Amino acid sequence: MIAEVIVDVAAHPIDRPFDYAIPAHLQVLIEPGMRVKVPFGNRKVLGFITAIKETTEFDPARLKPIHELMDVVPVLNKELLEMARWMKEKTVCFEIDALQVMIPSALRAKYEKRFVLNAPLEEIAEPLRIYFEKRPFVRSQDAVEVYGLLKKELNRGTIVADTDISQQTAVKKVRMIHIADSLEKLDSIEIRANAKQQVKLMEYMKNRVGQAIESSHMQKEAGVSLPTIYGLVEKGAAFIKNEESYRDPQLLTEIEKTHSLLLTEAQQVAFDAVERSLNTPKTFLLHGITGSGKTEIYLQTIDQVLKEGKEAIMLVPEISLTPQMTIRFKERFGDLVAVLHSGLSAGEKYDEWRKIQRAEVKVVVGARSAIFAPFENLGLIILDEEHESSYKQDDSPRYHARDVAIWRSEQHNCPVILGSATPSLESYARAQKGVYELLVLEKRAKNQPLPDVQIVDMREELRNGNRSMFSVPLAEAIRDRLEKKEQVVLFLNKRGYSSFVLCRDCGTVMQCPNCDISLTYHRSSELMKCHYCGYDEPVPHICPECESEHIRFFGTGTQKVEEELAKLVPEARVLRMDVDSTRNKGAHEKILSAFGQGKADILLGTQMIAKGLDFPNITLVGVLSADTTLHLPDFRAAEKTYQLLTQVSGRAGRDILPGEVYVQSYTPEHYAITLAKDQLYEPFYEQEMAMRRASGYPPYYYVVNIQFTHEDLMTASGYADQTVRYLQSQLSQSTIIIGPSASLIARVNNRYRYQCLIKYKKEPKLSDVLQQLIKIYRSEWLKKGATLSIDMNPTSVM
Ligand SMILES: Nc1ncnc2c1ncn2[C@@H]1O[C@H](COP(=O)(O)OP(=O)(O)OP(=O)(O)O)[C@@H](O)[C@H]1O
Ligand SMILES: [Zn+2]
Repeated sequence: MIAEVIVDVAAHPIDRPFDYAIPAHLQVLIEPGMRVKVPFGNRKVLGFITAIKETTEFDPARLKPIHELMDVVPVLNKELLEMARWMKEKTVCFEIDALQVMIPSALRAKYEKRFVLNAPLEEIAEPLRIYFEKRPFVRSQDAVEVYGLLKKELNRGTIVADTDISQQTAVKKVRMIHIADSLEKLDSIEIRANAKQQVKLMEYMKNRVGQAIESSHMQKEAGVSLPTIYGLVEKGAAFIKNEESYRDPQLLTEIEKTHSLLLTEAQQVAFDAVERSLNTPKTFLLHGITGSGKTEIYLQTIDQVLKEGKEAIMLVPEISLTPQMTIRFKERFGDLVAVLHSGLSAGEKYDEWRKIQRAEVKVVVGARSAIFAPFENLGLIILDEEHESSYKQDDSPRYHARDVAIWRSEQHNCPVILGSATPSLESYARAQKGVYELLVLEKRAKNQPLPDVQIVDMREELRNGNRSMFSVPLAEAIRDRLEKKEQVVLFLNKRGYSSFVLCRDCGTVMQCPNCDISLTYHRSSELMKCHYCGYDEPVPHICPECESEHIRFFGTGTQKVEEELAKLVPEARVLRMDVDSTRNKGAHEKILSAFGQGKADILLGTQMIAKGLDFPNITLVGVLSADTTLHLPDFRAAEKTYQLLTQVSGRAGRDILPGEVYVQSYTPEHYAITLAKDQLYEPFYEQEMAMRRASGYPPYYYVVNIQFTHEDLMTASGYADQTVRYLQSQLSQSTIIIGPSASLIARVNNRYRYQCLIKYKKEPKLSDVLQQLIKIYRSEWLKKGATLSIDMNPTSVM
């Protein structure tokens, strides 16, 4: 028998499975979807079995055998194996990348360099022999002191260098103490009266006859040490067994079971539509304004799916949303929920994944990659905030979770719900065309009015002599809420905008020496840092160019706002939520739950706080600067700004208390801002579609972004040039090719970046042409130090 194996080798010009012989002892065990260790060149690498067959086009006698089987149960089922081939086509990635992204990182291979015996042990020099006596290999990191000797043996050929998969088990084992199952047995054990600890433990055990208790729990509960437990084990009071266990990502909040709410009329209409199609591969776009009760619809449709004995995937955009969402799901479905997001450790993720694989849970709530949950019997897939760009992975495989969801819905004959208050233009256009079914929630669930949004013209403020980052009306509103003991959310639109250092005499801005981008000032560490390559240096006190002392910070970071806020309202309790304050595990959740419990008056944050917050006491939202996303050189700039403003505004007045929003802007007349004021999605959609049509961008055209990087500027631009010419010769007349041009950030980590853009409506040859391009790259340009990335339907083209 022969196995087709996709190997974990990055830089091979050909992307196809390799044939390996299956050794006799593995023949009954082996199945497609299992991981194997296989020889490849002088290395041993991880591979995925994609098929098992009887014949091969190669000489069967010369096939290398599979070295080792790494799974007893396949980690990928038939559906996922097929999906990998589909993803390879669709996103122009390597099949191995697609396979790897579907499994938890704990199951991906980690490699180590080692030296392996290649001759009888006696031929090895004496001091080295003891290393090889224990194991047939020596890890290079374990052999630093004998490196010289190893080198000599290597030259003699008695040992060879090798790369192998390091054996790590991701399964957590715990020590379980199984207490004897009869009281008589325990009674018969003799303990000296002065062995106080043992007496105490025996008392404890007698109250728990026949139970199995984790040793650390037992130590804590009984108040004894491990040797005491061992002592009684020796006497036969219990036995020890190491057992597999799940890590338990603790939630800070108490989970109390909740029940379905009585749906509003509009919710009911949407619910019924989905329920009718529960066994149909159909995509719904649920367009519901903020606070309209979309989540309740998710919960109830999932409940319906569970009643039919099927499973559901609930995707949410990113970790900020997950704690609150998770809690709402756990409250409804209890232990049937697994959670997968980037805030978990690799081990925790692996545990959640196994619960799914073993069908111990029925619902997964998670970020993008949860779309690969290995459920066998899917009944529903939901993407909340479907317009979010985090659903698109920005390195290979560059898949969009929405596409994967729709693909899976076809395999499982189940519906997909895309939910959003501000759908992406692509999705809304599809709903207009009838490709998706549109469901609408026009009112808030508790009938609360939408918050009253005021746009503040910051140019006017400046003319009136207000140089602070808080406009007069916003500052007044903040003071007012503090008096009323209501809560405030302040949002700093930070993308592409951060604190930099500028010399007021010569105009020098501190730049990263490796990248074409300015350095960002970090107050906590007093360092200037590059957000692209990680370079840092101390904050200068005089200008490095002209030695002037008039060098100072510009721009507005959250820390700066916090300082200003302290001047404005010194009595206010402020919580800050940004990349810096949420670096530690569980920090998001801590900040949010503190705010929810009223432990602060003001929550100040970046993009992270724009979505999902549902706290009744928030009655004021301030957007400090609406413009920063608006002026990015990207076709989605207006769309992003509209979405962001709508989302943040939606945090106010979600309960009984009415909400008010102030949006500060230097371009208050822009349609993305004026239309977000009253959440007028339709008019925004119309106007933005007209812009897209005029400029030839999605959804009117499809876009592919191709980027080259190289240490040498001319080489990078040369490859991009060649590519453009190649594309022009191959693709149809109606297709537009833009570029090559330097990327917005033209140099990162000392590598120059060039890109070109393909815009097309119909291009049947595209896939073949791009595959051909990859082949050229892999066989020629890669060796010369270039990187190539192809991004189909990019979320941005910067
Ligand atoms: N049928 C209902 N009856 C009473 N309250 C409801 C109902 N549906 C939802 N709610 C409540 O209304 C509030 C808003 O609902 P939910 O969070 O589901 O809205 P959403 O559309 O998901 O919001 P967003 O997109 O703004 O995050 C919540 O506090 C929720 O408990
Ligand atoms: Zn840099």
